[in-house]
Amino acid sequence: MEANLSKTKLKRKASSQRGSSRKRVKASFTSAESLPWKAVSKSVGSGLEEDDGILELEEVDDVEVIYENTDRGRVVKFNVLQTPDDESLGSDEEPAHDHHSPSEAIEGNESHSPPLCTFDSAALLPDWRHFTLHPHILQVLHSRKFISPTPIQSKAIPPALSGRDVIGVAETGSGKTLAYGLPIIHHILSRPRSPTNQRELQALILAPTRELALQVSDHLNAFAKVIDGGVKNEPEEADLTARELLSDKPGVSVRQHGYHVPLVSIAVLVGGMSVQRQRRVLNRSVDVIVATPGRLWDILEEDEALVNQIRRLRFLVLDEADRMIEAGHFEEMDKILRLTRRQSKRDEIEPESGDLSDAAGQPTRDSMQTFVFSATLSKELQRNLKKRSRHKSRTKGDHKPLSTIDDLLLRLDFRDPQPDIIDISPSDGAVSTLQLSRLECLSSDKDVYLYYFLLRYPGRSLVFLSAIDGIRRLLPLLELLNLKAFPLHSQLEQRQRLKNLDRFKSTPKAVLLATDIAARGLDIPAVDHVIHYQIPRSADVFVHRNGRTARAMQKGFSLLMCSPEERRVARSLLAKLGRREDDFPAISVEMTLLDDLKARIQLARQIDLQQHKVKKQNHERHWLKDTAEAMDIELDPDFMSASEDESNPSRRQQKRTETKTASLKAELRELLSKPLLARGVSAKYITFGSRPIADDLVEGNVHETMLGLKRTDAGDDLVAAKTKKPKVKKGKKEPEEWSGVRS
Ligand SMILES: Nc1ncnc2c1ncn2[C@@H]1O[C@H](COP(=O)(O)OP(=O)(O)OP(=O)(O)O)[C@@H](O)[C@H]1O
Repeated sequence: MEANLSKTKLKRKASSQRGSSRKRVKASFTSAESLPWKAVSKSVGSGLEEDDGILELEEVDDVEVIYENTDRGRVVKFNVLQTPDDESLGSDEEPAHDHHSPSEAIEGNESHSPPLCTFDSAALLPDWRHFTLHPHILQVLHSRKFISPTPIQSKAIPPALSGRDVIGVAETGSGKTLAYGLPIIHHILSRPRSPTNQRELQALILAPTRELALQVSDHLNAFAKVIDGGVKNEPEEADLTARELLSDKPGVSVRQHGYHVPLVSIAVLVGGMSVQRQRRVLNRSVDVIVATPGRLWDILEEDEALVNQIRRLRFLVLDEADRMIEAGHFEEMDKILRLTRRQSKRDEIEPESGDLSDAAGQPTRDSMQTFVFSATLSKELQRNLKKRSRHKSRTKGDHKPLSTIDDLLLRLDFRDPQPDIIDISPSDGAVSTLQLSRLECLSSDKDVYLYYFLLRYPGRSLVFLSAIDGIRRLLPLLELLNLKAFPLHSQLEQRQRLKNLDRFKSTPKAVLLATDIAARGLDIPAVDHVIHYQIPRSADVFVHRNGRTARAMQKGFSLLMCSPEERRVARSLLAKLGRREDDFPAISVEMTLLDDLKARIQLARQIDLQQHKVKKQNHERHWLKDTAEAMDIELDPDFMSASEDESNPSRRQQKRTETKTASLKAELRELLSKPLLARGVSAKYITFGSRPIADDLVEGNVHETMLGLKRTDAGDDLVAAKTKKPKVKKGKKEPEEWSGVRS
């Protein structure tokens, strides 16, 4: 504690030295302990008067902290500088040192240095020490307990730091964001800062969906802010996080608590947020833009200055590159990528209009690094990308309209003749900590089986459906059945989408009903189960959907629900993944419970139908009234009172519907309050307290919603798959494979 406090003090004093770079070095030390510390009295009112574990407080002034790269790795040195008193003794000599860290020395100028710290990376983060990352990054890694780099980070960071282009393919949840993000942050922290303090755009990160873009910026923002000490300033708009940008009064709460000017300023440009606000953020200048192509192009069309900045980018990143096409961003992507290409006589793709040089006649930067990352990028495409970067001669096909991700990526202008391709993705796309499984049932029974699964294995479950209609149908059913369910699809407003994601993230036993908008990149902590309510339309989508669970070496479970009609598609999916049916063991189901569950589902459906009717009737009445008001027409008072009149047939009908709904709800409540009893369990045991239920209840062994069944993980209830189907003689009908739930 003592040392910590002392070092914080040292840090503050050291950073305050930045303005006095003309002081001379009086003495150098290799350990903070050897510095001339002075005891400080604990001032009254500081809250430190009582001896609550703090023995002594010390401080040291006029110390400069220097990092040096040596054979032994990065070492820290402490220079004690001349004090004003010393200086009064007279000396006009040049200082012995600048205030440059080794990384600054590389750039040869003053950098955006964060507050200097005594962070000992060799001791605290031995696995990161070979990366020569900026000390501030190491400090954040340590504070986040990212003790070791993930395999993709180990492989991608060194070439990225050394200026290479990188194509990184690694399984979902393996830390790809920081694999490309840390080299970018390192570069920005280490580069010279403009004398006017104006930031110059360094990196553009393109992501296919709004949620992913917001998440990437959140991830990187953790490394962009001063984490300890430092001067507090008014908030910079460019540093507001995505969520603050969305709030009604952005920044207000932040201002109240004081704020740090960010070391790296990151702006998010995505649809569904105010364009004006995003433009204002850009006007204040930023280091990094994270954007979806659609919104970025909208802004670029009216912002020549930004166009010029994009032409001089230092880093271009395509995250989840292969998804851009699916997300319908093809055209915008192509236009944006054109801006990042070099202008040269040999350049095979002409700009759509005009000259590629900017207003100042500055050419496109040749030093741009390109990073392309995804969990799924075919081997063939990787080979082609490499070939293409070597042979940039004009080919006939280049002017054809783009149609596939391959076309698009092949038009990237890698500056590196040999981009480093790092593919450490498992060949079948499966993450080692992920348990795959399947459940075969009739389409009409999927709701019951899903409900069974959610009750039997409570946890955070992400259910993928292929259409929004399915979500709209299932959501009220699950809500009526008292499950915490949230929807996520493209027809929800952006604000609502983020709110639902946040709710799902913060509720341990919740269900997110999502379309494939949520399949890629979303990093939701601790998703226990991914359920494919319908077969995904491609092997890649399957891999990415599954990637929402089993992240960062955590366990995860994936259930593929398959109806007879989907079987053919399922087979081809397995073939594409190079998997066999045995890799997908069936999940065993306690059949005796299904009838009870079906009764609940049917009641919930009836209630939903009735509620829908009431809503529709109300809507019609209000519509007529609102339309009449809007058109300044007076409705016949008799008509109005008739619609409220209890004897009016339509009003009576509505009353009947409401009464029926109330009674169905009461019935459902009654059903939901009854315990579900597994086979061989008698209800009397529960009330009479005899074995096995009572004892088990006491021991907490009985599943909370299904008595007689112990709580298990879904992965414990798998049965090996049937590998061979019985042969069926010609002319004979194939035996029924799915009998479904009895109605
Ligand atoms: N070195 C590390 N040590 C521990 N956790 C890490 C490390 N690097 C990243 N993480 C965490 O791992 C999780 C997954 O990271 P990230 O979202 O970057 O994965 P991804 O490979 O981009 O996944 P996807 O392909 O699904 O987009 C995040 O919560 C991140 O904070």
